[in-house]
Amino acid sequence: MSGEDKIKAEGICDVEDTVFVAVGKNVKEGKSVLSWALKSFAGRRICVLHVHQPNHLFSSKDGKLSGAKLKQHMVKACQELDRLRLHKLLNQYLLFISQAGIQGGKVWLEINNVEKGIIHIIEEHKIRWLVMGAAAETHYSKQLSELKSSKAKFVCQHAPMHCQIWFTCKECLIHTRSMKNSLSSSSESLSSPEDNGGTEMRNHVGNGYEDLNILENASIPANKIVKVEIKGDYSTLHEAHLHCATSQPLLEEGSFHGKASNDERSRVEQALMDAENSKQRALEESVKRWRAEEDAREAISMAEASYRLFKEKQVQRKEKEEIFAKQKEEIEELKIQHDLCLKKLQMIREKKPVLESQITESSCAGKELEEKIIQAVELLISFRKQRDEMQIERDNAIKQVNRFRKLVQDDANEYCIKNFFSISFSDIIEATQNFDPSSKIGEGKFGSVYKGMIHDVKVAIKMLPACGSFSDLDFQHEAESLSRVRHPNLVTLIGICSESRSLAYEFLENGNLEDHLACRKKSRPLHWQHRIRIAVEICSALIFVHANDPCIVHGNLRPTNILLDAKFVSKISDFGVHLLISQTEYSNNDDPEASVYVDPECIDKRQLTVESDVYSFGVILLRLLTARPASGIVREVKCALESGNLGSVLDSSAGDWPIEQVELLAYLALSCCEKDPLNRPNMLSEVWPTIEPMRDICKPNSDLNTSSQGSKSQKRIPPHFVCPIFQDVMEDPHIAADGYTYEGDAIKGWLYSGHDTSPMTNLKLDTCDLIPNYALYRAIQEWQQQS
Ligand SMILES: Nc1ncnc2c1ncn2[C@@H]1O[C@H](COP(=O)(O)OP(=O)(O)OP(=O)(O)O)[C@@H](O)[C@H]1O
Repeated sequence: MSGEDKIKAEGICDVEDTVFVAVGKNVKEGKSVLSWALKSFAGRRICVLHVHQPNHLFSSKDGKLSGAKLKQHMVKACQELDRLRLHKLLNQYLLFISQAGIQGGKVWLEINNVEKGIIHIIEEHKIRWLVMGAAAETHYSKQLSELKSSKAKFVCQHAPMHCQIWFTCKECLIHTRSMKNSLSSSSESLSSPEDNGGTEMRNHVGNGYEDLNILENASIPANKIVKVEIKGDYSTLHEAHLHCATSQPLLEEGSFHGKASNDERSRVEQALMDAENSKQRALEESVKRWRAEEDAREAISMAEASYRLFKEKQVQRKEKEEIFAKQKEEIEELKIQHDLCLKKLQMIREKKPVLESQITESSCAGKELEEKIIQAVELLISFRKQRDEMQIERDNAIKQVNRFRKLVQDDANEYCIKNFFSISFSDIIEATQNFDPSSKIGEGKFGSVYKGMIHDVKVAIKMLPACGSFSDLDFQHEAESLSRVRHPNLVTLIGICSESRSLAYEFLENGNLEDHLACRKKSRPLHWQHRIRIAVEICSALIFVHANDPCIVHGNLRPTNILLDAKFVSKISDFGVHLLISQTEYSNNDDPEASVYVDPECIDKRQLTVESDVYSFGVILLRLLTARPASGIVREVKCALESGNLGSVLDSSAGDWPIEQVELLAYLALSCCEKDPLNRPNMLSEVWPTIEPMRDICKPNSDLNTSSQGSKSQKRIPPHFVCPIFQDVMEDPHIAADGYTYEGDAIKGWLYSGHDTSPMTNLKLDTCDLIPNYALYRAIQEWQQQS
């Protein structure tokens, strides 16, 4: 249905008879135009024409909306606002119309711009009469004589020719655009009283419009009721309708001519009254709506404010949530720390009673110790008297012993020099029971060895070859020189018989090393500690003879020449024997077993050197470690070391070897057995520093068959090594102000328990200071190492 049909169908007006008044948003200006139209076309149907431009303030393009829901909400709010604004605008006009009196109006809403919208409406509804403003508000003046508004100019130019338009300003007609063609036989231009077409208008009235009295001061019928209704889906805004219509069919045009009868008059009056009432209600309704609009606007602004507040709150909430999350993390951390602290506290609490009891025990022990110290000191003082007495007795006894010793020594020396060192052959015969085989203890390459007693001294008598190039005097002289070479690890030559070329040596109870390594003659295998100690002792003796002036090279060092005394202390025998026999005799003896120990270089060059003894020492060392036959021993040990399996060649009967030291000894032994003498180590500078520290691990212990422990315990402790309080050898000697040296702990305990007197003299100490006695400490250390 077209707009015109709609108008007609709704019975509002006939387009051809209706004067349309175009009003804008500016109510003041609109009222001015409307007022002119009402005045100029009083009695004619007036239709308010408002082309509405929806407000797009809140469109999504302005970027103020976000989120689908919010957008939807805001678009709705926008539309509602728009609707309310339009409503308000129209209400203002309707109020004005109702006050002024008007028959009806219709509004078309277009989303186009206003100018085009007006043209469009004129065209669509074939509007013939249109009144509109001629000036924008800025140009608004009574002197206006031409169209100022761009809107008016546009409409004036583009409006269809069948439409006559009056342009007004401040209720004055500024310009009239006459219709240029006649649409129908009845279409004539309608002139306002103010324009030139006024006559034409009157004529027009006379030609069928005589019921329209266009009077300057036309009174507004009081019984006109205006009803306002908004129809359609406003959101589309393409052609929504605001419908203003009379509550009843408009007053017939003839009602103003006074032709009606009395009944009719009364009906008209009644109708007018009804209309008046309706108008009143409409007014009230308008006021209500106005208030509602105000409320709605307020609500919208409140909604907007609320929305802004909501956004702010949202941001604040987010910030608070972040702060809260941080605080939560901090609390969690604090909680963990708190738990840890609690655990620690718990542990400390659990330990507390134990510590307390320990403290109590310690203090008790301290008190006990103090008491013991006091008792010891008291005891000491009482013993001191006894000691002093006994010391006097001891000194007297020592003096006597020394006197006797001197006497004995003098006798012995005299005897040795005169009688013993030079042994008679008869003594030799007697000692050996005339060389009885039962007295024979061994057979060397130079002769037999017998055991026997000469002047109650147990000796081993070695019989050298009787024939020789040496004279008796030379022999005696050489032997005397050898007898002066004394070392704890050399067998002492104590006498000779020049006549029989016999040498009398100190007798060693445990025979030779070879027998022990081979476990011959019921001998038991030696423990590894003994073996290492023997190696150290041999090394020591060799260094000693090599350092002798003149240097003595043994030249025949082998296990049969290493003898063991009753305490298994090893001693080298036969040193310097080659000096007592001729070179021919010495070199003639080719013992294949002995040759394994002989330096190959020495065999080649027939010359004895210090390095020859080094070589022999190397082979002996290998024998001590392995107890294997000397022949091929160097190769075997070398292979074992190379394959990392030294344990396979070690003598397991020696106990659990300390593998680290043994490996060191094996390498040392092999280096001693180097073919080139220059590659062999020096005994003093290389062998001794390696081997000597091992003496510590060879200290005798309970499982060893040795009497050395007994000897140590029996050894007299120097009295000044003993603490006067603890009565034991001091480990940390300190000198007190009384000049006495005490064990550090003992004297400290004495002083800390409140004493300020000397435990020895009982006199007051000048000071409680203690000075470490380093000299005594070193002396005690040395003494302990020797024992
Ligand atoms: N002072 C001694 N005390 C105890 N036994 C001894 C003593 N001297 C020698 N013997 C014993 O006599 C054995 C023979 O000694 P001797 O020195 O004559 O020959 P050897 O050492 O076996 O060989 P070599 O003739 O090459 O030295 C020794 O192996 C040892 O058992």
